[in-house]
Amino acid sequence: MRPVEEHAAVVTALLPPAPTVDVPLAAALGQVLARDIPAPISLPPFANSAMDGYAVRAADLTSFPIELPVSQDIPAGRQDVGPLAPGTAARIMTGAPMPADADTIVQVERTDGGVDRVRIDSAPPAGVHVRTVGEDVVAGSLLLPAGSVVHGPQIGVAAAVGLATLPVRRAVRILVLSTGTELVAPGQPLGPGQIYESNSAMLAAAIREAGGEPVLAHFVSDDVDEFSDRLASAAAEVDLVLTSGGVSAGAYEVVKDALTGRGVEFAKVAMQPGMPQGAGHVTLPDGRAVAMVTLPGNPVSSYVSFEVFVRPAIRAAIGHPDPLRPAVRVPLSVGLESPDGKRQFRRGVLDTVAGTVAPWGGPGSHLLAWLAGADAMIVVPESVTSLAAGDEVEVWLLS
Ligand SMILES: Nc1nc2c(c(=O)[nH]1)N[C@H]1C(S)=C(S)[C@@H](COP(=O)(O)OP(=O)(O)OC[C@H]3O[C@@H](n4cnc5c(N)ncnc54)[C@H](O)[C@@H]3O)O[C@H]1N2
Ligand code: MOO
Repeated sequence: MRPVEEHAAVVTALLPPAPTVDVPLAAALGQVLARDIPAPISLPPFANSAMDGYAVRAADLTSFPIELPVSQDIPAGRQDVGPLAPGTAARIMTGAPMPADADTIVQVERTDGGVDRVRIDSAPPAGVHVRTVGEDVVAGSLLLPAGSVVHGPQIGVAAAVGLATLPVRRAVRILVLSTGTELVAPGQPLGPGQIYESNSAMLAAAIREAGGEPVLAHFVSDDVDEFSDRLASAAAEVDLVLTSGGVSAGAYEVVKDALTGRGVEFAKVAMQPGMPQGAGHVTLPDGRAVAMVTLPGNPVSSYVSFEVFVRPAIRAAIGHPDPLRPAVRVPLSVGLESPDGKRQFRRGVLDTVAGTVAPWGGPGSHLLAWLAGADAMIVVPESVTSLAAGDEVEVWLLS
């Protein structure tokens, strides 16, 4: 059987680094910055008041209380602010430009709030409520480094320096194509022997969460011609085709039957679930080669295979700083058994108070509801067949 790492390397090699695109700020959410972003302006761009109150010179506050004439009124956004005349105060609002020659902001609470004249009862030291130019960001300095993942604060600071777009790695586009004559779309009536198709919706969601862009082709029956036709028509403009089902050992293995000898290598990988896998480049009838990963159809096998092979490949292609799930080592709260010679990926639930993990449901690859209730993946090495409560295991954090 093929080792897990060997198949992972084959899948990762299918996705080259994604090209750089400039996208509007909102579309950059969750993407990875492709270049260093220097600051085009300083923040704050001009010295301004941090409080509603009065701008004065500290040197004019010779005793308290003191009354000064109000020589200017400066709301935020005022563009014609003149220097502060000696022996006067300027009424000023939060975010409004400091008048030249003023060095002190007296909050309105320390005054009588006068409009023409103001009585000042006390004052903070000079500079305390003044926001200086470049205190946050200096023009020309590194604002956001390449490789940063764009969340709300990164979008916020980009907007604050006036950027309307950001250069990010384009999301990897992945066509999701499920196979199975027994499949019915959710929302439709279910006949005898039929099941609802769940892999394409689940994989599309996982692709989006990983930073990719799913393209849904829904599903096709176990018919080689139908599968080949759908593949030829739907594979345009995608970076990868991801199929589920039709790759094991029986008859009617549509993916295996359609793609054997066309560039996809099918292998048994030493893992459970997720043993039957395939990956490679398929040449379409028009001569284009398209990268393909063929996942097994059992829903938990499909999802675990995605986690182990496809998610890291997507994140590596978009330059994500953390292609792998964060992992911890914690003791099991209950023991478990594992097949010899296969790396077992068991669904688990972490107890963050006790610092332990428990297997969640059995190892069966049809137990989708148990997967939905898990928040962790327990990784049991190939050589380990039995673990007891208290034994330490590697655990991937899924949420
Ligand atoms: N004789 C053998 N039989 C099987 C072997 C084997 O080595 N020898 N391997 C088993 C393992 S392990 C797996 S995993 C599965 C993989 O089978 P396929 O990839 O060919 O998948 P299917 O047969 O098409 O489906 C398996 C299972 O999953 C359900 N399914 C499929 N697609 C979907 C979907 N889109 N949404 C929901 N459920 C789906 C399908 O109905 C089957 O129950 O093979 C074992 N057999
Ligand atoms: O490998 Mo299969 O994935 O056991 O169910």
